[in-house]
Order: sequence, then structure tokens, then C-alpha cells
Amino acid sequence: MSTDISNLRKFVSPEIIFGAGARHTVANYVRTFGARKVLIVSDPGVMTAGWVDDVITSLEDQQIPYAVFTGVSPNPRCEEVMNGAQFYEQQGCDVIVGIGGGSPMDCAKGIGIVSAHGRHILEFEGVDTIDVAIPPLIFIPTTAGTSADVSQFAIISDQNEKVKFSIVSKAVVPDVSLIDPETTSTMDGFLSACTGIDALVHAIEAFVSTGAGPLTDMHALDAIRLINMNIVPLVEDPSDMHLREQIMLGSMKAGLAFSNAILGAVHAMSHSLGGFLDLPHGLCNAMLLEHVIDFNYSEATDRFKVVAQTMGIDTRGLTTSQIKQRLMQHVILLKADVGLTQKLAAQGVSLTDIPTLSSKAMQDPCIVTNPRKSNQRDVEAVYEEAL
Ligand SMILES: NC(=O)c1ccc[n+]([C@@H]2O[C@H](COP(=O)([O-])OP(=O)(O)OC[C@H]3O[C@@H](n4cnc5c(N)ncnc54)[C@H](O)[C@@H]3O)[C@@H](O)[C@H]2O)c1
Ligand SMILES: [Fe+2]
Repeated sequence: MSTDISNLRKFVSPEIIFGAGARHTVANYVRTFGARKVLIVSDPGVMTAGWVDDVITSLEDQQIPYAVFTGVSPNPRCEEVMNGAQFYEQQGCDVIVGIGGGSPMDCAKGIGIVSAHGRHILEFEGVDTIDVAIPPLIFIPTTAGTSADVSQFAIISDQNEKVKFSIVSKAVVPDVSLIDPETTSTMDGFLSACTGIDALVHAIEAFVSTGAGPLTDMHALDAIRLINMNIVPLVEDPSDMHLREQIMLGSMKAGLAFSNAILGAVHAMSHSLGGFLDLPHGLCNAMLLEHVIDFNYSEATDRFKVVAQTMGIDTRGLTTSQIKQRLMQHVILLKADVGLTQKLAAQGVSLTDIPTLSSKAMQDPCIVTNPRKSNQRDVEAVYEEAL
């Protein structure tokens, strides 16, 4: 009997511990890897918020040696990965705990890759480029957005080329993800909005991706429902821990979906934009979302109809074109309600930048699973709409 391998689907995920207080169990998980010394990777903002101290307390309670690396900026850079890998070697570490948003977690993945291979991080751009086992990774996300703690992506910024590049591999799925909604309580409204919209984009792009399937769809739809329902109330009342938990759950489900179904043009274009202007990742996605939906809609009408219904739009009696308009309008209003009304031009993008931005977006792996095949001119037109 022959098997058509194009019909096969795989699903990867870390061991996940979800719930308030999960971060305090970090030393127990470190122990299971027999760690000699732990490298904690974080950034100054997360350090100031106090979350790194909780990791240190947990490790000290069990007399586990550690070193702390916080030289990571938003949109983590190649040099930061290389510095972190050098520090990891100097300190004789053998397990990595990443605590923070997507930036420290991606930098931690990069440190693991570089220390295992002894080569520059730039050499690992692309899909399945990792051929040596990397050190155990235990992650604690402090934003409810990127889900780098469950994903097989690492996104690093190359400031020589002014572009962010993707490393996609099962090897960068962490071993353990301690998802603790309490860590998101110190995010301000803008960060909560940017990261929440990033998670929503993950879920929508995963659901309409050409890599979508039965193993990812339920996570994507649950994520859309949870984020759509709770993100505006959360930004209005950032202290509501129940809402924080719902958005964290939505983010995790979006992460499981996109890690396995991959993403689409919003992320391809957003990586290009974020590398070019060093803007917050969620903001880049927000500025592009409805314009990419507009471009993609005709190639995935049935799927977008389900997205619209999941966001509470009553599609009965509506034509395809009316559903599309209602969905785009809903997305614009949702973004406005969380304070994200920015346009590309005001962020520093000019018409003459668009060919370069587009050619870089065309090289991003996320463009491959976009539901509508796109050429460079298509991508340019979408950037122009978003100006
Ligand atoms: N690997 C993946 O699967 C994946 C997916 C999407 C995005 N990303 C990447 O993740 C990065 C963005 O990550 P992000 O949006 O989580 O933000 P971030 O990690 O860049 O953090 C942004 C700022 O928020 C601060 N911060 C983080 N958590 C905080 C908290 N709980 N309280 C107070 N301040 C806090 C940080 O100190 C930092 O100054 C981008 O580089 C993006 O490309 C990766
Ligand atoms: Fe993202």
C-alpha cells in the first residue's frame, strides 16, 4: 500500500505547565535535566518587573548554580545571540532558562543553536538547518503574544542587512514551557495590545495557512474566540487576572496552531518591516492585518467565513463580499478599541522603501504558506495600501 505523504500532518509541542504560579516550579524542571549550571536569559525590562528574581529564588532554594544574561533588546540582534553564546561557554552552563517576551526567548534559542554548533547564528537562517542537539530549553513567557515558548520559530534581527530572519526547526521547540499568566500583570496597555494582536494574527494566519489541518484548526479557532472576546476588556482593565489568563490561554493556543500550520504574508511582511525600522512586532502585524485579509480573501473564502463567525459576525444572508467587508471592519474596530490605529507612513515608511521591504518579505519562509500565491508586485501593493 502506498502512502501519499502530502496528506500527512505532524504536531510538535513542548511539555506545557499552564496556570498562575507555574514559574515557581522552574527549579524542579531544571533538575530533571541534571543541570550543572543554568544560563538565565532575559532583558532589562523583565528584570525590572521582578520576574527574573522569581527564577533566581527558585534555583537558589534548590542550590542550583546559575548565571544571568540580560543583554537582549526588543527584536533581538545577531550580536546579542553571539555575546550570549560566548557567556554561556565562559560560565560552563548546560541548561538555558529563557524568561521574557519573544525577544529574550528567541535570543535564548539562538544561544542554544550557536553553543551547540560553534558557528555564527546567520548560518542557520531557513528551515531545518539545525543538525546538532541544542541544550535543554525551559521557557517562561512574560507577554501573551509571541508564544515563542511553544513554537518552532526563532526570529533574529540582522542589523547589517536591516532585516529579521527566521529559523524554523523542531529543534527550537523548548523542552518545557511554564506559562504563568501572573507574569503578564506588569505589561502596560500598549504592550498588552501589541502582543494580543500578534497572537490574534498568529491564529488567523494559521487557520487560513496552506499548512492548516485538523491538528491545528481547533487551536486556531479557540485562540481567535478567546482573544476576540477578551482583548478589549483587558486593555480597559489591565488588572483583571481572569482576563489575563484568558488572553494567555488564547496566545498559547495560537502558538500551537501557528507553530505547526506556519503563518502567512502578515508575518513575512512584518518581519521585513520590523528589521527595517526596529518597530514592535505586534504593531507591525496590526498595521498590515486588514490589508493582507483583503488580498487573501478570494483564495480562502470558506475559511475566512469561519474566522468571521468565530469573531461573532452573523454571516447569515450575507454575500461573500459583504462578509469580507464585515470582517475587515471588525478587525479595524478591534484594533482601534485597543489603541492601535497607526499607519506605516507615520512610522517612517516611505513609498521608495517599499520595493526593498517587499523583496525581503518574499524571502521569508512565512510567505510560502500564505493562502494566496503572491509575487513581489502583490506584496508591494499591500504595503502601499497600509501606508
Ligand atoms: N519565535 C516565535 O515564534 C515568535 C513569534 C512571534 C514573534 N516573535 C518575535 O518576538 C519579538 C517580540 O516579542 P514580544 O512582543 O513578546 O516583546 P519583547 O520580548 O520584544 O518585549 C518588548 C518589551 O516589553 C518588555 N516586557 C516583556 N514582558 C514584560 C512584562 N511582563 N512586564 C513589563 N514589561 C515587559 C520587555 O522588557 C521589552 O522592553 C519579536 O522579535 C518577534 O519577531 C517570535
Ligand atoms: Fe508574531
